[in-house]
Amino acid sequence: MLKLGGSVVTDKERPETLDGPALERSAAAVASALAEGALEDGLVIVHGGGSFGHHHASEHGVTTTEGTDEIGAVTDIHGAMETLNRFVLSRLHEQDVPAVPVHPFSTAYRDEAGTLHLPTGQIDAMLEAGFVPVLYGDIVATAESGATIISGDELVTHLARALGADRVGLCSTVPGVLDEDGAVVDRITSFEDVDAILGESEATDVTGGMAGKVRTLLELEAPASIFGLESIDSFLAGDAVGTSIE
Ligand SMILES: Nc1ncnc2c1ncn2[C@@H]1O[C@H](COP(=O)(O)OP(=O)(O)OP(=O)(O)O)[C@@H](O)[C@H]1O
Ligand SMILES: C=C(C)CCOP(=O)(O)O
Repeated sequence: MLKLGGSVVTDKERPETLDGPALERSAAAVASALAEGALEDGLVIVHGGGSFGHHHASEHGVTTTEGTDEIGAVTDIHGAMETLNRFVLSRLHEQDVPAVPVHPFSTAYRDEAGTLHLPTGQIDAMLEAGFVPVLYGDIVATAESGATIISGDELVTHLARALGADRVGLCSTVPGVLDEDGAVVDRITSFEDVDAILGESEATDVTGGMAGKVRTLLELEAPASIFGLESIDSFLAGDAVGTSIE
């Protein structure tokens, strides 16, 4: 599983603005890894919302817990994420990566307890066919709340469990989780280890930023890491990179 953070693929400070060079760098790294046979068991990509999803979600006051039943909010948020997904797919196709879209708004929902339901049989079939499924943080119908945001990080955790992922990597704009001196923390085994150093995202973010990431990944059985774009080739090659969350 590879998550491309929204802060990587977009300029999170400017609404609906891609970070073209970072997106191309990410696509090239995936293409190289596929060509070198480093991903024989398959690859699932999830990308974040960046300045597409977070911008519109913030404008409409929608978060992972604050829902909406306004069709304008749903179409603005999902529409922006579909647009970003098309840009991500096109960059992957330019590198001959057989990427295919899986749209969370149409395939997932939350129940009354807020539990995410997302079938993965179609993803298994896509992987068997040699495709690279690409999902993304989105808005999903939510029992008794209209629709709420699903973060890419939550999707990664759900999919890693359902698909039995060997490894999970979250690529962001920082080289890992940083301590108070700005050094990369090698390993995190409990949230209390780093609670004090986890701040907010620098830009608009409605899904919990780095603290949300660490909390989500700690729930995983599979080995997970948070790393910067400069380490994406090493992660895809199977090397230890950035901060390991265990
Ligand atoms: N201790 C920390 N170490 C590293 N980054 C931190 C820390 N505390 C807060 N941050 C912030 O968290 C940000 C990364 O979280 P963010 O959610 O923005 O990433 P992302 O996954 O790329 O975005 P998105 O949620 O849109 O996919 C960093 O850019 C940094 O500003
Ligand atoms: C805000 C939206 C729609 C997506 C949030 O996903 P994330 O950027 O992975 O947290």
